[in-house]
Amino acid sequence: MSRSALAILGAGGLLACIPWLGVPSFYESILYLVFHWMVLALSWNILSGYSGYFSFGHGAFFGIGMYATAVLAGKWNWPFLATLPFAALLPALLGLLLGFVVFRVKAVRGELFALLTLAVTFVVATIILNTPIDGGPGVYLNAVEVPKLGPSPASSIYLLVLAAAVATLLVAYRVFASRLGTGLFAIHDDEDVAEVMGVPTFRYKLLAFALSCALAGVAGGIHALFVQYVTTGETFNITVPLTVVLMSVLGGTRHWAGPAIGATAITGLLYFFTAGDHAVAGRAAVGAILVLVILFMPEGILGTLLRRKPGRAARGEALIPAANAVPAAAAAEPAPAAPAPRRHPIGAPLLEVRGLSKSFKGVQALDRVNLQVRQGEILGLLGPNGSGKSTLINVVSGHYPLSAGEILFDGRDLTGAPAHRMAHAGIARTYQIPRPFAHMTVLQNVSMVAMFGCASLGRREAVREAWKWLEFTGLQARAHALPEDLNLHQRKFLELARALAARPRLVLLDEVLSGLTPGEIDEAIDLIRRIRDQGATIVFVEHVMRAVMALTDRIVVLNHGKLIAQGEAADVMKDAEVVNAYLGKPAYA
Ligand SMILES: Nc1ncnc2c1ncn2[C@@H]1O[C@H](COP(=O)(O)OP(=O)(O)OP(=O)(O)O)[C@@H](O)[C@H]1O
Repeated sequence: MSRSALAILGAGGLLACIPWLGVPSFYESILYLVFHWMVLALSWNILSGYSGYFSFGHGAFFGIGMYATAVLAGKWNWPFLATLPFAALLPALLGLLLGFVVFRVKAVRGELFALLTLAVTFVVATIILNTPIDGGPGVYLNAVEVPKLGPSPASSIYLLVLAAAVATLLVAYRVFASRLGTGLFAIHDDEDVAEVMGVPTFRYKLLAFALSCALAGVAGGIHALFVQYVTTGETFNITVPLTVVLMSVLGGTRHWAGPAIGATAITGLLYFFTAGDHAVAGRAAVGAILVLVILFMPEGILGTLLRRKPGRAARGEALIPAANAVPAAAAAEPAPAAPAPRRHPIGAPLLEVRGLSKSFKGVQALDRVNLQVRQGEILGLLGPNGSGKSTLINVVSGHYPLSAGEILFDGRDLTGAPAHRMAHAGIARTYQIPRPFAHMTVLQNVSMVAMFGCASLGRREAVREAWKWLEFTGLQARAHALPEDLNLHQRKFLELARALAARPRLVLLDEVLSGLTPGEIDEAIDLIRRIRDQGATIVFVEHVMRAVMALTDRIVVLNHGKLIAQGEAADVMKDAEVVNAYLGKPAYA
């Protein structure tokens, strides 16, 4: 068991002793509120903080949990503890249903998702209010027997919420430190790229949403017992979503413990500033403090503290915890094979596209392209601007769905497969304009691809693999930098390192040389040659002719989305149609 999990359990054990220490029950009530908000904020953060899908519907899921317990225990006389599984299950099912529809639609990201989840809260409230679930007068729970966990009913409810807080902290930590957490953080930074790098984004978002809703429902179930009287007006108002967002942002959404710190701080502040005779002034003071903290600590309290701390956490390394353990081991590992005098024989077709078409609202970017890429070859993909080269890479890597045609990879039909399946099958790519995950370090960017790509490595192994490719691309000194601190050359090489760390069978390189200086181009040509010499199959989109001539085995030329020529470079360059459409004058004749 990890140190964090032990610390959570240890703290939970100590706090569980409070009811037997003779502390006035008033303090138990305050602690109840701290842990109640902790469960809500932590559960919200699992989807919204980690993946960036800000939900304003947490009140709905919390409220469904509340009403599940209120109806089952208050109206139907079920024992309280028997209601809790339903308080978790019902909101989780609603979350799954909602996610199943919404997470498929690209347009519903960002603020639209927030508004949609807020709307769900009002729909749920209206249904509950106008059906026998509530019907108007609210539901009483004063006859419900409180399970005897502590010396008094109040202390038993305190112990219940403490158990829920400990469980939620453990879940938040486990998700954070798992593949699921890494995938969610990648979704947060760039969902489309995450999918192309092998993250099953739809499944991960659904899982995170269901977990988040279930935990909110448990908090609702316990809260119904605490308040003893449940009404729709008190339950489904904007307070819950606003408070949990504020708590999580204040504590720090990019760390599993951030929302717990935010919940403790805000509940504590509200109590100390509003308990006396000047409640209104106190609330204003709390508001002012929150505004100041958020202005000066945009990463939240925990995010700011960790960044100030030298070492691993400061570099955000907590996202991939094993990372720091590895440099020494990686240094001991041999770098990928040095340039060998080529070559692996060119083999059978690895990729075959048949009749591939892609249109964008009237623009025919690809028009019935037929193409084969053979095992071990470098295929140059050429053509004038706008001829469809990047679109071909985008379609073959699953970044865009195709409009018509077939994609066969190593004999498997991948037509219409989601991008993460393309990645698992062994297709990796770079982006013409680098698209690194902005909040991950260079090392994390590369190791997450080793985890999710074709290699599908475990966390430690993935970090070792990442060091290997950082060394290969000369980026090891920048391993702990954020992508924004790299120059274009380094960002392009980061794209390469990422693609290679997937251990792909086919690498699609989209203009890796564009924007580089002549010296950097020479370096990149050498690098690609070394990749080829290891037996990789490469499709290489490039305008830099000396690189095309130096590296490619065959070339294919596109024009207006159509394949107009293919063959050995020297022959194709003399083709009249290619000269006319692309070169303007014969080249390399
Ligand atoms: N997402 C998109 N939406 C609409 N049109 C697009 C989109 N992506 C590409 N296109 C259009 O498809 C055609 C092919 O574009 P593509 O980027 O594939 O060309 P390219 O050969 O890679 O060009 P370049 O060498 O300039 O990168 C262009 O007309 C382009 O405007």
